[in-house]
Amino acid sequence: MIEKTIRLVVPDWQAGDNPVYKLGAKVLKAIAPENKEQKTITVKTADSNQTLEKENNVTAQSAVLKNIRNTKKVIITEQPNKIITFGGNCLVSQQPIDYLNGIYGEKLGVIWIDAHPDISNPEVFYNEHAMVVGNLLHRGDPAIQKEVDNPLKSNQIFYAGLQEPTNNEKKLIEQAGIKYKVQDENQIDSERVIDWIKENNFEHIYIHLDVDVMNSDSKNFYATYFNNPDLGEIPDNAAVGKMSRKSIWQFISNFSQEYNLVGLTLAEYLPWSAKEMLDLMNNTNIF
Ligand SMILES: NC(=[NH2+])NCCC[C@H](N)C(=O)O
Repeated sequence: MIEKTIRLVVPDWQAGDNPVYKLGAKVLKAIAPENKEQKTITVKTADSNQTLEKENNVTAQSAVLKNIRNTKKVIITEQPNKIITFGGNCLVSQQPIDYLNGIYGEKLGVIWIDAHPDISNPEVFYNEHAMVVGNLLHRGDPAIQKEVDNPLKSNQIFYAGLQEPTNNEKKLIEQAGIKYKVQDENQIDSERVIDWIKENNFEHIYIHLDVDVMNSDSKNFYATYFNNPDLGEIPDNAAVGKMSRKSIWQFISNFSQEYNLVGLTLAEYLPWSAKEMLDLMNNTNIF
C-alpha cells in the first residue's frame, strides 16, 4: 500500500458549544511542523454569532451533521491510510476513526486519552462531543451515528486517563462492554495499554487526545475546558483531568516510535490567550 498521510483540520465548535474550539483548530494548523508530503485540508464548518439551539435534545444537531458529512467527504476524496486530525472538540475523531476502521478492521485499536468516556447519548446529555465514542459503537446519537459505516467493537477502545464517569456513563460503558479503569495516578499505565494491544493482536493504532485529560494548572497545561474564564461551576459530567503533560507527551512520542500509529487526533485545545488577542483585533477599527 502506498503511504498517504493527510492533515485534517476540523474546526467543529458546535458539538462542544464554544466558538473557541474553532480557534484551537486554526492554531494547531499554524504551528504544526512542516511536511511537504502531508496535504492539509480544512473542513468547512459554519460560522455563527448566534446562540446555538437544541434540536432533538442535541446542541446544533443539524450543523454538527453537516460538519460530519463534510469531513467524511474530504476523507473519501483523499483516500489516505493515515490521518492527523486537528480539532475542534472531540467529535472530530468520529469520521477518521470510522474510515480507518474500514481499512484496518479488527487490527485497529483506538486509545482514547481523555478524562471523559464520551459515551453519552441524547437521552442523558446534549453536547455531541460527549457522544462520539457512543456514535462509533452505534450506541450514541441515532441522527449522527448513521454516518459511521464501520462501527467499532468494544474491545477496540482503550480508555486512558479516564476520571470517575457519571452514573449514567458507567451504565453505558458497561452496557457497551468496554473494560475500563479510573486513572488515579498522574501518568498512563503503558503496561496495561501494551497488554491490551497484545491480547487483541492490534497492528494499527489510533490515538485520540483530549487535552482536558491533563491537570489544567497553568504550569502543566493551561489551554483546556477548565480554564474557560466564562465557565461557572464545573458540570458533573466534566471530571477534572489529572495527567501530567510530560507523561502524556512521552507516552505518545514513545508509542509513535514503537507502534504503527495510523491516526492521531488533537482535540479540545482551547487557546485562551489567542482568544484574548482576537477579541482585541475584532474590536479595533483598523482590521
Ligand atoms: N468531550 C468532552 N469534553 N466531554 C465532556 C464535556 C462535558 C461538558 N459538560 C460539556 O459540555 O459539554
